[in-house]
Amino acid sequence: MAFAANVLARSFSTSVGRQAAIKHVTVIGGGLMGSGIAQVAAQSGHNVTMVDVSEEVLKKSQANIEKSLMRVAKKKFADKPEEGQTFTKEVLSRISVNSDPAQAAKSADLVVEAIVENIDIKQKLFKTLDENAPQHTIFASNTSSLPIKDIAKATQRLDRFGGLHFFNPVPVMKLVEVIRIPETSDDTFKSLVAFGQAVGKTTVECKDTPGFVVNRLLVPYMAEAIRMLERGDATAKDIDVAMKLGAGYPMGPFELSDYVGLDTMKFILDGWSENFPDQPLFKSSPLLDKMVENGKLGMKSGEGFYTYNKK
Ligand SMILES: CCCCCCCCCCCCCC(=O)CC(=O)SCCNC(=O)CCNC(=O)[C@H](O)C(C)(C)COP(=O)(O)OP(=O)(O)OC[C@H]1O[C@@H](n2cnc3c(N)ncnc32)[C@H](O)[C@@H]1OP(=O)(O)O
Ligand SMILES: NC(=O)C1=CN([C@@H]2O[C@H](COP(=O)(O)OP(=O)(O)OC[C@H]3O[C@@H](n4cnc5c(N)ncnc54)[C@H](O)[C@@H]3O)[C@@H](O)[C@H]2O)C=CC1
Repeated sequence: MAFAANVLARSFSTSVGRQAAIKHVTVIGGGLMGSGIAQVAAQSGHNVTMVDVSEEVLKKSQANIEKSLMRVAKKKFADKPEEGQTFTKEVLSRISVNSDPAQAAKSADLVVEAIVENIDIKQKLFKTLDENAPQHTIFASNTSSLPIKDIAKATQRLDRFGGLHFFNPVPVMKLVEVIRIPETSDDTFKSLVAFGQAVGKTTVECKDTPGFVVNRLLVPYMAEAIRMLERGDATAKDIDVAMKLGAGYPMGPFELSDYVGLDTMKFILDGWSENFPDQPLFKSSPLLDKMVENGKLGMKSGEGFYTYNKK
């Protein structure tokens, strides 16, 4: 038995031997996804720097992380509330905030980018990160829909670049898609998979194809939902009820849109309409455009397809 355990331990250390140990994670973008990624990384013992251009966002995100940790602690330490409080404090103490990506990159073993879904802004950020991060630092993007290769080309480290696509809400959703481009080294890929597993997620390997796995199927479904609404086939409420009760989905497409953020949805749909110019399903949506123009961004702004109490 002891022999078998030793062999297992040795073969594990051999298989991960040349991978960089990821201890310090810098998460760029402190919004919906970045704050969730920062939380699960800190929860699993990593030191985390969370970066955003907006100090206000950073403050709000720290408060949201604390609330989310309290929900986790309530379950994890149901009978021991003091231990739950200690857990929350300890996790929070591992997260520091910064508004300067260049400075925050200097101490990172892994940078996970979760900023707005815009290729020019992402490329500009990665160029700066590449100029400032140590040689060994691995870069990953959490993009929903942009090709990883287009983001990576702003850097000189294609072998240390990949995609880590988390799902919203990050503390709850159990999947991470790990995306490799042809240049991603095996060591980098293994490090990204190991990181996904270390933060408690199941990982699946994806090629750098539009939408990877989940969004390749989810985007057409969501796009068809908005076309149904635009055609007046059914109300948003009825479509949501139908998909929840008829297909067993936890949220209907319009509840999910409000949850994801309508600005992010618009970025994704507009990107797909450029990628698939002959596909009418992905043409930009006048309804979505109007809602975003009017600041109706879903839960984060207090109004989208539904209205919410602003916290
Ligand atoms: C129509 C527009 C068309 C435009 C076209 C463009 C299309 C583009 C689409 C692509 C979008 C791409 C986004 C992306 O890249 C990928 C994604 O992330 S897709 C989103 C995936 N997520 C989902 O599908 C979420 C589905 N919803 C759910 O699973 C549940 O509703 C949810 C867990 C969110 C809430 O559950 P609910 O039961 O309703 O509420 P509770 O409050 O009771 O929570 C349940 C359970 O979970 C715990 N919990 C919830 N949130 C958190 C949190 N933030 N932190 C910690 N814990 C949390 C809560 O405590 C409960 O735990 P219990 O143990 O059950 O008490
Ligand atoms: N919302 C969702 O459900 C999901 C989104 N994604 C992807 O994750 C990324 C982030 O999405 P969200 O968190 O929803 O967006 P968000 O809008 O909540 O947060 C984005 C944050 O990035 C910040 N930011 C913008 N430019 C920056 C820069 N140059 N440097 C530092 N911070 C900057 C903004 O201030 C904002 O706080 C996008 O690529 C999106 O496609 C992936 C999975 C799910």
